[in-house]
Amino acid sequence: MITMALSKGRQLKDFIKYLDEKNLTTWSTALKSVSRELVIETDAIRFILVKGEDVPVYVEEGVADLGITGSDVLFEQNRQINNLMDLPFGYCHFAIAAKKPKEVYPVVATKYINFTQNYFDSIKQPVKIIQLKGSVELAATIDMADAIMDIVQTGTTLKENGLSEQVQLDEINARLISNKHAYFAKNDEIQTVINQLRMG
Ligand SMILES: Nc1ncnc2c1ncn2[C@@H]1O[C@H](COP(=O)(O)OP(=O)(O)OP(=O)(O)O)[C@@H](O)[C@H]1O
Ligand SMILES: O=P(O)(O)OC[C@H]1O[C@H](OP(=O)(O)OP(=O)(O)O)[C@H](O)[C@@H]1O
Repeated sequence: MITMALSKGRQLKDFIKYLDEKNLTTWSTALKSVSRELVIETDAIRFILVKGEDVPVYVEEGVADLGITGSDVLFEQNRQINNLMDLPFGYCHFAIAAKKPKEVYPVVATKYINFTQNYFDSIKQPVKIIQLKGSVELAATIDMADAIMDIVQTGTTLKENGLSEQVQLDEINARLISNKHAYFAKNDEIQTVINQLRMG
């Protein structure tokens, strides 16, 4: 039996849609029936439902053999896991956004403090980072920060809050990851899951 960690939010909906497209209906039906339970047992996979940014934690610890999370989370955390496969959903990108373009952005609000620090180090600009957990746009809208570092998909959230993209950075999409030890110890089962996810 394989244990796979999934995030509970928008990525779960995208994953269910993907499973339906691949006719993997045993798994999609089981996931569609979820209300508040956090463990869902199916024929070959036990799914556990966690917060997106916690998916790599469960996988690195080895209580989940596999996991699906956004590459933004992997950029931020630098975990000891295997990155196995790109999945064709969860497309968005990192961006710096502000009310207006400026020469420098000395104060930046973000959920992604490591990614942001690495970026400003790479361009050799000092930065004060304010860490937030969500609604990051607000920080620039009400001038707590000069800019935000966040993920952008349609750009609607930026537009509706009077911000625009100033610097477009790395592309993001969903990834299948595995525990390093499980990748060898359960390689046959993991390859079977990968093949099913690829071909349906
Ligand atoms: N606007 C967006 N468009 C596309 N993908 C996004 C967007 N916002 C976030 N994502 C991707 O989805 C991931 C978050 O997935 P999800 O919403 O399932 O996580 P969660 O933390 O479990 O959710 P919740 O916050 O609702 O509990 C992010 O890490 C990113 O890769
Ligand atoms: O470009 P858009 O299509 O508007 O999407 C981008 C928004 O989506 C994410 O927020 P999320 O919905 O996860 O809410 P959050 O503010 O709680 O992080 C992200 O942090 C942006 O706010």
